[in-house]
Amino acid sequence: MSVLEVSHITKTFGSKHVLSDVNLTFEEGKIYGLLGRNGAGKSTLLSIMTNRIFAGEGEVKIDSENVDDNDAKLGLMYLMSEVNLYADGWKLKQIIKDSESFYGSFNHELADRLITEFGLDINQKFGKLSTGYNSIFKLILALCLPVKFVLLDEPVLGLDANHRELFYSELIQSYSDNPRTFIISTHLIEEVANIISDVIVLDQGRVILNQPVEDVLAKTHSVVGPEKDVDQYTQGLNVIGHDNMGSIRANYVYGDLDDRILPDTVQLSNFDLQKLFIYLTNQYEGSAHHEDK
Ligand SMILES: Nc1ncnc2c1ncn2[C@@H]1O[C@H](COP(=O)(O)OP(=O)(O)OP(=O)(O)O)[C@@H](O)[C@H]1O
Repeated sequence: MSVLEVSHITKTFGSKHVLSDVNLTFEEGKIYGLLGRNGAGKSTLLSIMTNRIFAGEGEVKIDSENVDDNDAKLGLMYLMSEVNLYADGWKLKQIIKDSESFYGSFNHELADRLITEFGLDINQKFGKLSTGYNSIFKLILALCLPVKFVLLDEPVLGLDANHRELFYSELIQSYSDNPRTFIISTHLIEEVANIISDVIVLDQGRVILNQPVEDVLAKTHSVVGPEKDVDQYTQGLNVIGHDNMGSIRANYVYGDLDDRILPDTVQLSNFDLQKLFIYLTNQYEGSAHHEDK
């Protein structure tokens, strides 16, 4: 079992602190959702992990070996992102051939099926692809290369709803045929909520959440009822947000509930990952970023 470890990664661009002491461990056979608001540092982190840019401090290791300039280890990862690694004039077939020779093999059977399902014209040149098909082509590479760690940075960028659904179902199929590690950075939380096993939230360059989705959801509690009863019940709990609907109040709690008694007037249920994300990352809205403090 391979393990990808990110230790004490710090990155600044000029005087701007983009990543601050990021520590993460990615285990083989899991699907991680990497979430964060615009500018949180997700793409920077994925680029550092794959040696496309360098960290100011810290290191990235696979199975205890540093990946810097280490082709054997870098060949275990593929990062699909908005950044195009291929020249506009290159033919898609040639890119597949070159990628196959760098990574050692390529699942042509799966690629042929995906090319047909997505309706990709494989005889095109890379630069002629539409935004959606540019993503689709890179996703096909990501799914068909023999890597242990598949890093997807906004994988469905430009894909229509039909193609997004097709991609998610192919991702699950590919994962079940060949379990490996996926790290998916996306803003479409609801679309990946049922796919990911673990959730990581980056906020202003810091990891503020890193847990199995199941454990996270079990700690979400929506407490709904008359305002006074709800406020009384949630007193001392970690209330991260609220809604008012007339005289009815909903307090959103993240954390364990103790054995306090629930009044008959108050209802308890869980809430979803997207809501949790919004409340956890809203807290600094309008306030200065860490680097400005
Ligand atoms: N090459 C660069 N030079 C200067 N600043 C940069 C550079 N790359 C990224 N940044 C800054 O680093 C911060 C984090 O950017 P990054 O692209 O990693 O965020 P992100 O979480 O992927 O955002 P989004 O969801 O909007 O794509 C942003 O403030 C961005 O402007």
